[in-house]
Amino acid sequence: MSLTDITPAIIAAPPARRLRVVPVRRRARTIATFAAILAMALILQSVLGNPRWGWPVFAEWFLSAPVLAGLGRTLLLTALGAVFGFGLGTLLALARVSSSPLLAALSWGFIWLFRSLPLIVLLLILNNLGYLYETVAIGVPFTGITFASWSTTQLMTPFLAAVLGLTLNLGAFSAEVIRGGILSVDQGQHEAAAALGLPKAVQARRIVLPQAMRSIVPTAFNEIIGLAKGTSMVYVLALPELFYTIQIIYRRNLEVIPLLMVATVWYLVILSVLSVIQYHIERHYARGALRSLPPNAFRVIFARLGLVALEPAPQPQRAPVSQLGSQSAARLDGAQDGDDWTTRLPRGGRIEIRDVAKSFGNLRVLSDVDLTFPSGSVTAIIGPSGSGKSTLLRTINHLERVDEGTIEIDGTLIGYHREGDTLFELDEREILKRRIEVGMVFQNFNLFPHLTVLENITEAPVKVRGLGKAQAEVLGRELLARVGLADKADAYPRQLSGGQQQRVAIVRTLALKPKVLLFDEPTSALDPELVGEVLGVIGELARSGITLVIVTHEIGFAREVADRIIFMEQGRVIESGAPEQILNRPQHRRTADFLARVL
Ligand SMILES: Nc1ncnc2c1ncn2[C@@H]1O[C@H](COP(=O)(O)OP(=O)(O)OP(=O)(O)O)[C@@H](O)[C@H]1O
Repeated sequence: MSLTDITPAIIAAPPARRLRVVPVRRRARTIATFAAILAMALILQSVLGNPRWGWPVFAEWFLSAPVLAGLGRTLLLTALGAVFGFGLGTLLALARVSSSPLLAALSWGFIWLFRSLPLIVLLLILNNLGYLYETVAIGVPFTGITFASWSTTQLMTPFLAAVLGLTLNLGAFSAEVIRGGILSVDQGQHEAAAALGLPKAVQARRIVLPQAMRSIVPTAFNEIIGLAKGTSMVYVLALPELFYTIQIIYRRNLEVIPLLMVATVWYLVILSVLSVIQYHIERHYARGALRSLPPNAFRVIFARLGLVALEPAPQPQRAPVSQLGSQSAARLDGAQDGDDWTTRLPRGGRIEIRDVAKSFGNLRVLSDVDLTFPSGSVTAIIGPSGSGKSTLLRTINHLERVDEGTIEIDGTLIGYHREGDTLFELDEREILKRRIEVGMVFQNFNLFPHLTVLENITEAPVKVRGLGKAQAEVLGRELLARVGLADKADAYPRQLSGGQQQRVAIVRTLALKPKVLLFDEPTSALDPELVGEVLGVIGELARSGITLVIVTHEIGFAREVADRIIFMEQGRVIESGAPEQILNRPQHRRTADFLARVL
Protein backbone atom coordinates (compact mmCIF):
# COMPACT_ATOMS: atom_id res chain seq x y z
CA MET A 1 0.00 0.00 0.00
CA SER A 2 1.43 3.37 -1.01
CA LEU A 3 1.28 6.54 1.03
CA THR A 4 -1.35 7.98 -1.31
CA ASP A 5 -3.58 5.02 -0.48
CA ILE A 6 -3.71 5.74 3.25
CA THR A 7 -3.73 9.53 3.24
CA PRO A 8 -7.47 9.95 2.45
CA ALA A 9 -8.30 7.47 5.22
CA ILE A 10 -6.37 9.59 7.74
CA ILE A 11 -8.00 12.77 6.56
CA ALA A 12 -11.45 11.19 6.71
CA ALA A 13 -10.97 9.77 10.25
CA PRO A 14 -13.75 10.97 12.58
CA PRO A 15 -12.64 13.39 15.34
CA ALA A 16 -11.66 11.60 18.55
CA ARG A 17 -14.66 11.39 20.87
CA ARG A 18 -14.30 13.00 24.26
CA LEU A 19 -14.44 10.22 26.85
CA ARG A 20 -16.37 10.49 30.09
CA VAL A 21 -14.35 9.75 33.23
CA VAL A 22 -16.26 8.11 36.08
CA PRO A 23 -14.42 8.34 39.41
CA VAL A 24 -14.16 5.08 41.36
CA ARG A 25 -17.10 4.60 43.73
CA ARG A 26 -15.94 4.09 47.29
CA ARG A 27 -18.89 2.47 48.99
CA ALA A 28 -17.19 2.11 52.38
CA ARG A 29 -16.34 5.80 52.41
CA THR A 30 -19.91 6.78 51.52
CA ILE A 31 -21.32 4.54 54.28
CA ALA A 32 -18.80 5.96 56.79
CA THR A 33 -19.78 9.54 55.82
CA PHE A 34 -23.46 8.83 56.39
CA ALA A 35 -22.67 7.12 59.70
CA ALA A 36 -20.64 10.15 60.83
CA ILE A 37 -23.42 12.58 59.86
CA LEU A 38 -25.94 10.43 61.73
CA ALA A 39 -23.72 10.28 64.84
CA MET A 40 -23.27 14.07 64.81
CA ALA A 41 -27.01 14.62 64.44
CA LEU A 42 -27.66 12.30 67.40
CA ILE A 43 -25.07 14.09 69.55
CA LEU A 44 -26.48 17.51 68.61
CA GLN A 45 -30.00 16.37 69.36
CA SER A 46 -28.97 14.98 72.75
CA VAL A 47 -26.95 18.13 73.63
CA LEU A 48 -29.54 20.67 72.46
CA GLY A 49 -32.64 18.61 73.38
CA ASN A 50 -31.62 17.75 76.94
CA PRO A 51 -32.70 20.66 79.21
CA ARG A 52 -30.14 19.64 81.85
CA TRP A 53 -27.34 21.09 79.73
CA GLY A 54 -28.90 24.39 80.74
CA TRP A 55 -28.33 26.38 77.52
CA PRO A 56 -30.36 29.40 78.73
CA VAL A 57 -27.98 29.68 81.73
CA PHE A 58 -25.05 29.27 79.35
CA ALA A 59 -26.38 32.13 77.22
CA GLU A 60 -26.84 34.29 80.32
CA TRP A 61 -23.22 33.91 81.47
CA PHE A 62 -21.26 33.43 78.26
CA LEU A 63 -20.69 37.15 77.62
CA SER A 64 -21.18 38.35 81.22
CA ALA A 65 -18.74 40.90 82.64
CA PRO A 66 -17.02 38.62 85.20
CA VAL A 67 -16.51 35.85 82.63
CA LEU A 68 -15.06 38.31 80.10
CA ALA A 69 -12.78 39.79 82.78
CA GLY A 70 -11.57 36.26 83.65
CA LEU A 71 -11.08 35.50 79.95
CA GLY A 72 -9.04 38.71 79.57
CA ARG A 73 -6.77 37.63 82.44
CA THR A 74 -6.34 34.16 80.91
CA LEU A 75 -5.40 35.69 77.57
CA LEU A 76 -2.99 38.16 79.16
CA LEU A 77 -1.31 35.42 81.22
CA THR A 78 -1.03 33.21 78.13
CA ALA A 79 0.45 36.01 76.01
CA LEU A 80 2.96 37.14 78.67
CA GLY A 81 3.87 33.56 79.60
CA ALA A 82 4.39 32.65 75.93
CA VAL A 83 6.50 35.73 75.06
CA PHE A 84 8.73 35.62 78.16
CA GLY A 85 8.77 31.80 78.29
CA PHE A 86 9.92 31.43 74.69
CA GLY A 87 12.37 34.33 75.06
CA LEU A 88 13.92 32.58 78.07
CA GLY A 89 13.72 29.19 76.28
CA THR A 90 15.63 30.59 73.26
CA LEU A 91 18.44 31.89 75.49
CA LEU A 92 18.59 28.58 77.38
CA ALA A 93 18.65 26.55 74.15
CA LEU A 94 21.43 28.71 72.65
CA ALA A 95 23.39 28.34 75.91
CA ARG A 96 22.93 24.56 75.83
CA VAL A 97 24.26 24.20 72.29
CA SER A 98 27.06 26.75 72.82
CA SER A 99 30.68 25.64 72.96
CA SER A 100 31.01 26.98 76.52
CA PRO A 101 30.77 24.03 78.95
CA LEU A 102 29.84 26.39 81.81
CA LEU A 103 26.91 27.95 79.92
CA ALA A 104 25.75 24.53 78.69
CA ALA A 105 25.90 23.12 82.24
CA LEU A 106 24.04 26.09 83.75
CA SER A 107 21.35 25.81 81.13
CA TRP A 108 21.08 22.05 81.66
CA GLY A 109 20.73 22.60 85.44
CA PHE A 110 17.99 25.20 84.98
CA ILE A 111 16.04 22.98 82.61
CA TRP A 112 16.46 19.97 84.90
CA LEU A 113 15.18 21.90 87.93
CA PHE A 114 12.19 23.64 86.40
CA ARG A 115 11.03 20.64 84.39
CA SER A 116 11.08 18.55 87.56
CA LEU A 117 9.14 21.08 89.64
CA PRO A 118 5.33 20.77 89.31
CA LEU A 119 3.87 24.11 88.18
CA ILE A 120 1.52 24.26 91.15
CA VAL A 121 4.45 23.88 93.59
CA LEU A 122 6.43 26.57 91.75
CA LEU A 123 3.46 28.97 91.89
CA LEU A 124 2.99 28.40 95.62
CA ILE A 125 6.71 28.93 96.32
CA LEU A 126 6.69 32.20 94.36
CA ASN A 127 3.55 33.29 96.18
CA ASN A 128 5.27 32.67 99.51
CA LEU A 129 8.55 34.31 98.55
CA GLY A 130 7.82 37.10 101.02
CA TYR A 131 8.14 34.59 103.86
CA LEU A 132 11.63 33.55 102.66
CA TYR A 133 12.87 37.04 101.76
CA GLU A 134 11.14 40.01 103.36
CA THR A 135 12.70 42.55 101.02
CA VAL A 136 14.18 42.71 97.55
CA ALA A 137 17.12 45.11 97.38
CA ILE A 138 19.60 46.54 94.86
CA GLY A 139 23.07 47.14 96.25
CA VAL A 140 26.67 45.93 96.36
CA PRO A 141 26.78 42.21 97.22
CA PHE A 142 28.54 41.12 100.44
CA THR A 143 28.94 44.72 101.69
CA GLY A 144 25.55 45.58 103.15
CA ILE A 145 25.42 48.67 100.89
CA THR A 146 21.85 49.06 99.57
CA PHE A 147 20.62 51.61 97.00
CA ALA A 148 16.94 50.69 96.99
CA SER A 149 14.72 48.04 98.58
CA TRP A 150 11.09 46.92 98.33
CA SER A 151 8.83 44.68 100.38
CA THR A 152 8.65 41.29 98.66
CA THR A 153 5.00 40.74 99.58
CA GLN A 154 4.00 44.01 97.95
CA LEU A 155 6.20 43.37 94.92
CA MET A 156 5.17 39.77 94.33
CA THR A 157 1.48 40.22 93.56
CA PRO A 158 -0.48 37.09 92.58
CA PHE A 159 -0.39 38.31 88.97
CA LEU A 160 3.41 38.73 88.97
CA ALA A 161 3.83 35.34 90.68
CA ALA A 162 1.63 33.78 88.01
CA VAL A 163 3.57 35.39 85.11
CA LEU A 164 6.91 34.44 86.68
CA GLY A 165 5.83 30.86 87.40
CA LEU A 166 4.42 30.30 83.91
CA THR A 167 7.54 31.90 82.33
CA LEU A 168 9.99 29.73 84.28
CA ASN A 169 7.96 26.60 83.59
CA LEU A 170 7.48 27.27 79.87
CA GLY A 171 11.09 28.51 79.54
CA ALA A 172 12.42 25.12 80.68
CA PHE A 173 10.14 23.10 78.41
CA SER A 174 10.45 25.38 75.37
CA ALA A 175 14.27 25.38 75.66
CA GLU A 176 14.24 21.70 74.76
CA VAL A 177 11.77 22.29 71.92
CA ILE A 178 14.03 25.01 70.50
CA ARG A 179 17.18 22.94 71.01
CA GLY A 180 15.51 20.11 69.07
CA GLY A 181 14.83 22.56 66.23
CA ILE A 182 18.43 23.82 66.25
CA LEU A 183 19.74 20.23 66.14
CA SER A 184 17.51 19.51 63.15
CA VAL A 185 19.34 22.10 61.03
CA ASP A 186 21.87 20.45 58.76
CA GLN A 187 25.51 20.73 59.82
CA GLY A 188 26.34 22.04 56.33
CA GLN A 189 24.26 25.16 57.03
CA HIS A 190 26.37 26.01 60.10
CA GLU A 191 29.55 25.41 58.08
CA ALA A 192 28.41 27.51 55.14
CA ALA A 193 27.48 30.37 57.46
CA ALA A 194 30.85 30.11 59.23
CA ALA A 195 32.72 29.87 55.91
CA LEU A 196 31.08 33.14 54.81
CA GLY A 197 32.40 34.77 57.98
CA LEU A 198 28.94 35.59 59.35
CA PRO A 199 29.17 36.59 63.05
CA LYS A 200 27.76 34.04 65.52
CA ALA A 201 24.72 36.15 66.39
CA VAL A 202 23.87 36.59 62.69
CA GLN A 203 24.33 32.86 62.11
CA ALA A 204 21.81 32.12 64.87
CA ARG A 205 19.30 34.84 63.96
CA ARG A 206 19.36 34.70 60.16
CA ILE A 207 20.40 31.16 59.29
CA VAL A 208 19.82 28.62 62.07
CA LEU A 209 16.71 29.77 63.96
CA PRO A 210 14.55 30.51 60.87
CA GLN A 211 15.24 26.99 59.59
CA ALA A 212 14.78 25.47 63.04
CA MET A 213 11.36 27.14 63.24
CA ARG A 214 9.88 24.57 60.89
CA SER A 215 10.28 21.86 63.49
CA ILE A 216 9.90 24.21 66.50
CA VAL A 217 6.51 25.70 65.60
CA PRO A 218 4.21 22.61 65.82
CA THR A 219 5.59 21.56 69.22
CA ALA A 220 5.79 25.14 70.44
CA PHE A 221 2.09 25.61 69.76
CA ASN A 222 1.38 22.43 71.73
CA GLU A 223 3.19 24.11 74.62
CA ILE A 224 1.28 27.40 74.18
CA ILE A 225 -2.08 25.60 74.04
CA GLY A 226 -1.01 23.71 77.18
CA LEU A 227 -0.12 27.09 78.71
CA ALA A 228 -3.53 28.61 77.85
CA LYS A 229 -5.23 25.74 79.66
CA GLY A 230 -2.51 25.56 82.32
CA THR A 231 -3.29 29.15 83.38
CA SER A 232 -6.26 27.57 85.22
CA MET A 233 -3.60 26.35 87.67
CA VAL A 234 -3.16 29.89 88.98
CA TYR A 235 -6.41 29.46 90.91
CA VAL A 236 -4.05 28.48 93.79
CA LEU A 237 -3.04 32.15 93.88
CA ALA A 238 -6.71 33.18 94.04
CA LEU A 239 -6.23 35.00 90.74
CA PRO A 240 -9.62 35.15 89.01
CA GLU A 241 -8.73 33.96 85.52
CA LEU A 242 -11.38 32.26 83.38
CA PHE A 243 -11.68 28.92 85.17
CA TYR A 244 -11.45 30.36 88.70
CA THR A 245 -14.18 32.90 87.82
CA ILE A 246 -16.40 30.08 86.53
CA GLN A 247 -15.83 28.12 89.75
CA ILE A 248 -16.82 31.13 91.87
CA ILE A 249 -20.04 31.56 89.88
CA TYR A 250 -21.18 27.92 89.93
CA ARG A 251 -20.44 27.61 93.64
CA ARG A 252 -22.92 30.44 94.11
CA ASN A 253 -25.70 29.43 91.69
CA LEU A 254 -25.03 25.63 91.57
CA GLU A 255 -25.38 25.62 87.75
CA VAL A 256 -22.25 23.54 87.34
CA ILE A 257 -22.70 22.06 83.84
CA PRO A 258 -23.81 25.24 82.00
CA LEU A 259 -20.91 27.20 83.52
CA LEU A 260 -18.41 24.48 82.70
CA MET A 261 -19.76 24.73 79.14
CA VAL A 262 -19.02 28.48 79.19
CA ALA A 263 -15.38 27.72 80.06
CA THR A 264 -15.21 24.88 77.51
CA VAL A 265 -16.50 27.00 74.63
CA TRP A 266 -14.12 29.86 75.48
CA TYR A 267 -11.17 27.42 75.59
CA LEU A 268 -12.35 26.09 72.19
CA VAL A 269 -12.34 29.64 70.82
CA ILE A 270 -8.82 30.29 72.18
CA LEU A 271 -7.59 27.02 70.70
CA SER A 272 -9.15 27.75 67.31
CA VAL A 273 -7.54 31.19 67.15
CA LEU A 274 -4.17 29.70 68.13
CA SER A 275 -4.56 27.02 65.43
CA VAL A 276 -5.11 29.67 62.75
CA ILE A 277 -2.07 31.63 63.99
CA GLN A 278 -0.03 28.40 63.97
CA TYR A 279 -1.08 27.66 60.38
CA HIS A 280 0.12 31.07 59.22
CA ILE A 281 3.39 30.97 61.14
CA GLU A 282 4.11 27.50 59.73
CA ARG A 283 3.29 28.81 56.27
CA HIS A 284 5.69 31.73 56.79
CA TYR A 285 8.59 29.47 57.76
CA ALA A 286 7.83 27.02 54.94
CA ARG A 287 9.22 29.59 52.47
CA GLY A 288 11.95 27.91 50.51
CA ALA A 289 11.42 24.55 52.23
CA LEU A 290 8.52 23.67 49.94
CA ARG A 291 8.54 24.20 46.20
CA SER A 292 5.12 25.86 46.49
CA LEU A 293 3.51 27.22 49.65
CA PRO A 294 0.15 25.95 50.94
CA PRO A 295 -2.62 28.49 50.25
CA ASN A 296 -3.33 31.34 52.63
CA ALA A 297 -6.40 30.00 54.49
CA PHE A 298 -8.11 33.43 54.81
CA ARG A 299 -7.55 34.15 51.14
CA VAL A 300 -9.08 30.82 50.15
CA ILE A 301 -12.19 31.52 52.27
CA PHE A 302 -12.55 35.08 50.95
CA ALA A 303 -11.98 33.81 47.39
CA ARG A 304 -14.75 31.21 47.84
CA LEU A 305 -17.03 34.04 48.96
CA GLY A 306 -16.01 35.90 45.80
CA LEU A 307 -14.50 38.82 47.77
CA VAL A 308 -10.92 38.53 46.47
CA ALA A 309 -9.10 36.71 43.68
CA LEU A 310 -7.10 33.60 44.56
CA GLU A 311 -3.31 34.09 44.56
CA PRO A 312 -1.80 32.92 41.27
CA ALA A 313 -0.06 29.56 41.72
CA PRO A 314 3.71 30.08 42.00
CA GLN A 315 5.34 29.45 38.66
CA PRO A 316 8.03 26.80 38.59
CA GLN A 317 11.35 28.57 38.23
CA ARG A 318 13.16 25.71 36.60
CA ALA A 319 14.11 26.21 32.96
CA PRO A 320 14.96 23.34 30.61
CA VAL A 321 18.54 22.22 31.02
CA SER A 322 19.32 22.63 27.33
CA GLN A 323 18.20 26.25 27.49
CA LEU A 324 20.31 26.87 30.59
CA GLY A 325 23.34 25.41 28.96
CA SER A 326 23.14 27.75 26.01
CA GLN A 327 22.16 30.69 28.21
CA SER A 328 25.09 30.03 30.48
CA ALA A 329 27.49 29.60 27.59
CA ALA A 330 26.29 32.84 25.99
CA ARG A 331 26.83 34.80 29.21
CA LEU A 332 30.21 33.35 29.88
CA ASP A 333 31.32 33.96 26.34
CA GLY A 334 29.99 37.48 26.61
CA ALA A 335 32.03 38.00 29.76
CA GLN A 336 35.20 37.51 27.77
CA ASP A 337 34.39 40.26 25.28
CA GLY A 338 36.47 42.90 26.96
CA ASP A 339 34.07 42.96 29.90
CA ASP A 340 35.67 40.31 32.02
CA TRP A 341 33.90 40.37 35.38
CA THR A 342 36.58 38.23 36.93
CA THR A 343 39.20 40.95 36.42
CA ARG A 344 37.47 42.89 39.19
CA LEU A 345 38.29 40.22 41.77
CA PRO A 346 41.18 40.98 44.12
CA ARG A 347 44.64 39.62 43.42
CA GLY A 348 44.95 35.99 44.48
CA GLY A 349 46.44 35.17 47.88
CA ARG A 350 49.55 33.05 48.46
CA ILE A 351 48.88 30.04 50.67
CA GLU A 352 51.70 28.49 52.65
CA ILE A 353 51.11 25.22 54.47
CA ARG A 354 53.98 24.17 56.72
CA ASP A 355 54.32 20.72 58.36
CA VAL A 356 50.62 20.32 58.97
CA ALA A 357 49.32 17.26 60.82
CA LYS A 358 45.80 16.45 61.91
CA SER A 359 44.14 13.50 63.66
CA PHE A 360 40.57 12.60 64.48
CA GLY A 361 40.96 10.58 67.69
CA ASN A 362 43.45 7.85 66.83
CA LEU A 363 43.00 8.31 63.09
CA ARG A 364 45.89 10.26 61.55
CA VAL A 365 44.24 12.11 58.66
CA LEU A 366 47.03 14.50 57.62
CA SER A 367 50.79 14.03 58.09
CA ASP A 368 53.72 16.30 57.21
CA VAL A 369 51.80 18.32 54.65
CA ASP A 370 54.07 21.02 53.29
CA LEU A 371 52.75 22.97 50.31
CA THR A 372 52.86 26.42 48.75
CA PHE A 373 50.09 27.70 46.49
CA PRO A 374 51.40 30.83 44.69
CA SER A 375 49.14 33.82 44.14
CA GLY A 376 46.78 33.18 41.21
CA SER A 377 47.67 29.51 40.95
CA VAL A 378 45.09 26.83 40.14
CA THR A 379 45.70 23.57 41.97
CA ALA A 380 43.70 20.35 41.73
CA ILE A 381 43.98 17.86 44.58
CA ILE A 382 43.23 14.28 43.62
CA GLY A 383 43.50 10.99 45.46
CA PRO A 384 41.51 8.01 46.70
CA SER A 385 38.50 8.38 48.98
CA GLY A 386 39.46 9.04 52.61
CA SER A 387 42.97 10.27 51.73
CA GLY A 388 42.40 13.56 53.57
CA LYS A 389 41.78 15.89 50.59
CA SER A 390 38.67 17.55 52.07
CA THR A 391 40.24 17.78 55.51
CA LEU A 392 43.27 19.57 54.05
CA LEU A 393 40.99 22.01 52.25
CA ARG A 394 38.98 22.68 55.41
CA THR A 395 42.12 23.41 57.42
CA ILE A 396 42.95 26.25 55.01
CA ASN A 397 39.95 28.30 56.19
CA HIS A 398 40.18 26.92 59.72
CA LEU A 399 36.90 25.00 59.54
CA GLU A 400 39.17 22.22 60.85
CA ARG A 401 41.83 23.04 63.42
CA VAL A 402 45.28 21.59 62.76
CA ASP A 403 47.18 19.71 65.49
CA GLU A 404 50.63 20.68 64.24
CA GLY A 405 52.06 23.12 61.72
CA THR A 406 50.83 26.45 60.34
CA ILE A 407 48.79 27.76 57.44
CA GLU A 408 49.28 31.34 56.23
CA ILE A 409 47.59 33.39 53.55
CA ASP A 410 49.72 36.30 52.35
CA GLY A 411 51.74 35.88 55.52
CA THR A 412 48.73 36.01 57.86
CA LEU A 413 47.77 33.03 59.98
CA ILE A 414 44.05 32.29 59.69
CA GLY A 415 43.24 30.84 63.10
CA TYR A 416 46.11 32.13 65.26
CA HIS A 417 48.42 34.97 66.00
CA ARG A 418 52.07 34.30 66.63
CA GLU A 419 54.25 35.67 69.40
CA GLY A 420 57.75 34.26 69.09
CA ASP A 421 57.40 30.50 68.96
CA THR A 422 53.92 30.47 70.45
CA LEU A 423 50.66 30.39 68.53
CA PHE A 424 47.64 31.84 70.31
CA GLU A 425 44.29 30.75 68.93
CA LEU A 426 42.17 33.72 67.91
CA ASP A 427 38.69 34.27 69.22
CA GLU A 428 35.78 33.26 66.99
CA ARG A 429 35.07 36.83 65.86
CA GLU A 430 38.63 37.38 64.63
CA ILE A 431 38.70 33.99 62.87
CA LEU A 432 35.43 34.83 61.10
CA LYS A 433 36.90 38.15 59.98
CA ARG A 434 40.01 36.53 58.51
CA ARG A 435 37.93 33.80 56.89
CA ILE A 436 36.34 36.32 54.51
CA GLU A 437 39.52 36.19 52.42
CA VAL A 438 38.94 32.49 51.82
CA GLY A 439 35.77 31.52 49.98
CA MET A 440 34.57 27.94 50.07
CA VAL A 441 32.21 26.06 47.76
CA PHE A 442 30.83 22.82 49.16
CA GLN A 443 29.97 19.53 47.53
CA ASN A 444 26.32 19.83 48.61
CA PHE A 445 26.07 23.57 47.79
CA ASN A 446 24.81 24.39 51.32
CA LEU A 447 22.70 27.28 50.10
CA PHE A 448 20.37 28.66 52.76
CA PRO A 449 17.01 27.17 51.69
CA HIS A 450 14.83 29.77 53.46
CA LEU A 451 16.49 32.72 51.68
CA THR A 452 16.03 33.60 48.03
CA VAL A 453 18.96 33.31 45.66
CA LEU A 454 19.64 37.07 45.92
CA GLU A 455 19.33 37.02 49.73
CA ASN A 456 21.80 34.11 49.84
CA ILE A 457 24.27 36.23 47.90
CA THR A 458 23.79 39.57 49.68
CA GLU A 459 23.67 38.26 53.27
CA ALA A 460 27.43 38.13 53.87
CA PRO A 461 28.47 41.27 51.90
CA VAL A 462 25.94 43.30 53.94
CA LYS A 463 26.58 41.71 57.34
CA VAL A 464 30.31 41.08 57.02
CA ARG A 465 31.74 43.58 54.51
CA GLY A 466 29.29 46.31 55.56
CA LEU A 467 28.04 46.92 52.00
CA GLY A 468 24.72 48.78 51.62
CA LYS A 469 21.78 46.50 50.79
CA ALA A 470 21.11 48.17 47.45
CA GLN A 471 24.77 48.04 46.50
CA ALA A 472 25.00 44.35 47.46
CA GLU A 473 21.91 43.61 45.38
CA VAL A 474 23.39 45.32 42.32
CA LEU A 475 26.58 43.28 42.77
CA GLY A 476 24.55 40.08 43.34
CA ARG A 477 22.41 40.59 40.24
CA GLU A 478 25.46 41.38 38.15
CA LEU A 479 27.27 38.23 39.27
CA LEU A 480 24.12 36.16 38.72
CA ALA A 481 23.84 37.49 35.19
CA ARG A 482 27.44 36.52 34.58
CA VAL A 483 26.70 32.88 35.40
CA GLY A 484 23.48 32.90 33.38
CA LEU A 485 21.08 33.05 36.31
CA ALA A 486 19.78 36.62 36.14
CA ASP A 487 16.18 35.40 36.11
CA LYS A 488 16.63 33.29 39.23
CA ALA A 489 17.37 36.11 41.69
CA ASP A 490 14.02 35.78 43.46
CA ALA A 491 13.74 31.99 43.33
CA TYR A 492 14.42 29.80 46.36
CA PRO A 493 17.33 27.34 46.11
CA ARG A 494 15.02 24.31 46.08
CA GLN A 495 13.39 25.66 42.95
CA LEU A 496 16.71 25.36 41.08
CA SER A 497 18.52 22.43 39.51
CA GLY A 498 21.69 21.14 41.18
CA GLY A 499 23.92 22.83 38.60
CA GLN A 500 22.12 26.14 39.09
CA GLN A 501 22.41 25.84 42.88
CA GLN A 502 26.14 25.25 42.63
CA ARG A 503 26.56 28.28 40.36
CA VAL A 504 24.66 30.35 42.93
CA ALA A 505 26.95 28.96 45.65
CA ILE A 506 29.99 30.10 43.63
CA VAL A 507 28.46 33.56 43.16
CA ARG A 508 27.65 33.76 46.88
CA THR A 509 31.31 33.19 47.67
CA LEU A 510 32.55 35.58 44.97
CA ALA A 511 30.35 38.38 46.28
CA LEU A 512 32.72 38.59 49.26
CA LYS A 513 35.64 39.11 46.85
CA PRO A 514 37.92 36.50 48.41
CA LYS A 515 41.61 36.14 47.61
CA VAL A 516 41.42 32.35 47.70
CA LEU A 517 38.63 30.07 46.58
CA LEU A 518 38.38 26.49 47.83
CA PHE A 519 36.23 23.97 45.97
CA ASP A 520 35.38 20.75 47.79
CA GLU A 521 34.33 18.31 45.07
CA PRO A 522 32.02 20.91 43.52
CA THR A 523 30.47 18.57 40.95
CA SER A 524 30.18 15.30 42.93
CA ALA A 525 26.55 15.86 43.85
CA LEU A 526 25.52 16.73 40.28
CA ASP A 527 23.97 14.71 37.48
CA PRO A 528 26.54 14.25 34.71
CA GLU A 529 24.60 16.55 32.37
CA LEU A 530 24.84 19.43 34.88
CA VAL A 531 28.56 19.07 35.60
CA GLY A 532 29.60 21.05 32.51
CA GLU A 533 27.80 24.26 33.49
CA VAL A 534 29.59 24.36 36.87
CA LEU A 535 32.98 23.44 35.43
CA GLY A 536 32.46 26.22 32.86
CA VAL A 537 32.22 28.82 35.63
CA ILE A 538 35.21 27.41 37.54
CA GLY A 539 37.20 27.27 34.30
CA GLU A 540 36.58 30.96 33.78
CA LEU A 541 37.58 31.76 37.36
CA ALA A 542 40.81 29.85 36.76
CA ARG A 543 41.87 32.61 34.36
CA SER A 544 41.00 35.40 36.76
CA GLY A 545 44.07 35.61 38.97
CA ILE A 546 42.28 34.38 42.10
CA THR A 547 44.02 31.46 43.81
CA LEU A 548 41.97 28.29 43.35
CA VAL A 549 42.34 25.01 45.19
CA ILE A 550 40.01 22.33 43.88
CA VAL A 551 39.45 18.89 45.35
CA THR A 552 38.02 16.95 42.44
CA HIS A 553 37.43 13.56 40.93
CA GLU A 554 37.13 15.13 37.46
CA ILE A 555 40.60 14.21 36.19
CA GLY A 556 39.88 15.57 32.70
CA PHE A 557 38.85 18.92 34.14
CA ALA A 558 41.92 18.99 36.40
CA ARG A 559 44.11 18.44 33.36
CA GLU A 560 42.39 21.28 31.52
CA VAL A 561 42.28 24.07 34.13
CA ALA A 562 44.90 23.31 36.78
CA ASP A 563 48.49 24.44 36.53
CA ARG A 564 49.42 21.90 39.19
CA ILE A 565 47.99 18.60 40.39
CA ILE A 566 48.61 17.22 43.87
CA PHE A 567 48.13 13.52 44.50
CA MET A 568 47.34 12.56 48.12
CA GLU A 569 47.10 9.19 49.82
CA GLN A 570 46.65 8.32 53.50
CA GLY A 571 46.97 11.93 54.57
CA ARG A 572 50.27 12.55 52.76
CA VAL A 573 51.17 14.41 49.61
CA ILE A 574 52.61 11.64 47.48
CA GLU A 575 53.57 13.82 44.53
CA SER A 576 52.74 17.09 42.87
CA GLY A 577 53.53 18.65 39.52
CA ALA A 578 52.20 19.93 36.22
CA PRO A 579 49.08 18.05 35.00
CA GLU A 580 50.91 16.74 31.99
CA GLN A 581 53.62 15.23 34.19
CA ILE A 582 51.38 13.80 36.95
CA LEU A 583 48.76 12.38 34.60
CA ASN A 584 51.06 11.12 31.80
CA ARG A 585 54.32 10.36 33.59
CA PRO A 586 53.64 9.87 37.33
CA GLN A 587 56.82 9.34 39.34
CA HIS A 588 55.20 7.32 42.07
CA ARG A 589 53.71 3.87 41.61
CA ARG A 590 50.74 4.67 43.86
CA THR A 591 49.82 7.64 41.67
CA ALA A 592 50.05 5.43 38.58
CA ASP A 593 47.86 2.74 40.24
CA PHE A 594 45.24 5.35 41.22
CA LEU A 595 45.17 6.89 37.74
CA ALA A 596 44.93 3.46 36.14
CA ARG A 597 41.83 2.81 38.27
CA VAL A 598 40.04 6.10 37.61
CA LEU A 599 40.98 6.96 34.03
N1 LIG B 1 35.00 15.06 61.71
C1 LIG B 1 35.56 13.87 61.53
N2 LIG B 1 35.63 13.00 62.55
C2 LIG B 1 36.23 11.79 62.41
N3 LIG B 1 36.80 11.36 61.25
C3 LIG B 1 36.76 12.19 60.21
C4 LIG B 1 36.14 13.47 60.28
N4 LIG B 1 36.25 14.07 59.06
C5 LIG B 1 36.91 13.19 58.27
N5 LIG B 1 37.21 12.07 58.95
C6 LIG B 1 37.97 10.93 58.45
O1 LIG B 1 39.18 11.44 57.91
C7 LIG B 1 39.55 10.72 56.76
C8 LIG B 1 39.79 11.69 55.62
O2 LIG B 1 38.52 12.27 55.27
P1 LIG B 1 38.41 13.31 54.08
O3 LIG B 1 36.98 13.69 53.99
O4 LIG B 1 39.40 14.39 54.27
O5 LIG B 1 38.83 12.41 52.84
P2 LIG B 1 38.71 12.71 51.29
O6 LIG B 1 40.02 12.37 50.70
O7 LIG B 1 38.22 14.09 51.06
O8 LIG B 1 37.63 11.63 50.87
P3 LIG B 1 36.47 11.73 49.76
O9 LIG B 1 37.14 11.83 48.43
O10 LIG B 1 35.75 10.42 49.91
O11 LIG B 1 35.63 12.90 50.11
C9 LIG B 1 38.47 9.70 56.50
O12 LIG B 1 38.89 8.45 57.00
C10 LIG B 1 37.30 10.22 57.29
O13 LIG B 1 36.50 9.17 57.73
